[in-house]
Amino acid sequence: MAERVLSKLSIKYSRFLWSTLGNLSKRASVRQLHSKLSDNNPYIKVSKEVKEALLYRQPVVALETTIYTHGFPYPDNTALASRLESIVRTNGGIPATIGVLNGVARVGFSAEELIELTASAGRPETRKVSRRDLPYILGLGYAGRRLNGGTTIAGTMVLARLAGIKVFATGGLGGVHRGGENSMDVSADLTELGRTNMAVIAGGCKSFLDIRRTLEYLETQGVTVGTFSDGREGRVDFPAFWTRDSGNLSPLTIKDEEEAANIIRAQQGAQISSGLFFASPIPAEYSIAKEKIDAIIAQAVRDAEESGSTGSDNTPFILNRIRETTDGASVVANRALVESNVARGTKVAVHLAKINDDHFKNNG
Ligand SMILES: O=c1[nH]cc([C@@H]2O[C@H](COP(=O)(O)O)[C@@H](O)[C@H]2O)c(=O)[nH]1
Repeated sequence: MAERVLSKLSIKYSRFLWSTLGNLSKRASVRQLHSKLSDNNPYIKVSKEVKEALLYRQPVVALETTIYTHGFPYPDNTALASRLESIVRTNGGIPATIGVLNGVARVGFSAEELIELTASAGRPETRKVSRRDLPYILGLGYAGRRLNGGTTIAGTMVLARLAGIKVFATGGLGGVHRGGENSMDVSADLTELGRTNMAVIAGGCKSFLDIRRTLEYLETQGVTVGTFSDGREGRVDFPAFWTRDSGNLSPLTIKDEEEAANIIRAQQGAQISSGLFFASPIPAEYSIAKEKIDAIIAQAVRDAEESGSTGSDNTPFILNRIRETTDGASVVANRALVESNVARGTKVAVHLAKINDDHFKNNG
């Protein structure tokens, strides 16, 4: 009898010991990750809240900032930035807004810092920062020329990965521009998804891009692409931001947030280093009819061509034209979509944290 009790106790004790050791080693690895970045790194600052959330395996959701510096005007962008952070919190996550403030990359902003960044939107010295722009803006910052920058999906992914964040929610993905087969104007978002292990949840991409070629390019890059079915039967379209139907079938259909989290977990468990993209269609009540938005976009694309706007200026130019033509209706839909993506992305992150926790408890 005493033996049995002792043996039970020893099993319990060793489980406890292993799980404690496991937790400590996990924390140590996150600490190690941060030690490269935080105190000693003059280029990237991770906020205390985000660091602690990662340490305790809480569901952290990355948020980008090009949407504020080059998408929405001030002060609407400030309101949106704070609203998106509170949507993450009310859905059980910790927001990690990512961008460049005064020449230093930030993972996690305070409310005051967020106001400072969003208030600088539209100024020429406030940059749109993709992967290629990071060394430039951070190098100048270190040397004393302290610019602000809104990070694109690609730029945000680079910084989020360094901090150890796995889930990122935003509005719309960059893509292959129309005529991209000649101009080679392909967003660095797509190559970033090919090389960075992170799940991005967004509303697909706007149809002023070439969606068919964008999906081809993502396939070449080895990116897992799925679209939430939202109760629809069979295969669904990859969404075109303002409208649920793009005329292009999504490579995969995802049932719900839990299924998405299981796919992310498998990606991590199998150590596959490329990214995942989960498209979340615009809520039906905000969806603009495909024909209507197609005509508006066609005109905006013609205007962009005439004005000679290319490269990284192309997306902001077209978005601005669409806003003018729709009398702001596109902005209302845009906001509703981003909010719904962020809520959904947080639910994915919450499921992922739970799956990871269960896995950790069972396997140490
Ligand atoms: O519907 C949108 N698409 C894209 C963007 C932003 O533009 C970037 C892509 O720009 P480019 O095509 O220059 O890579 C995206 O990562 C995102 O930050 C946006 O604000 N809204």
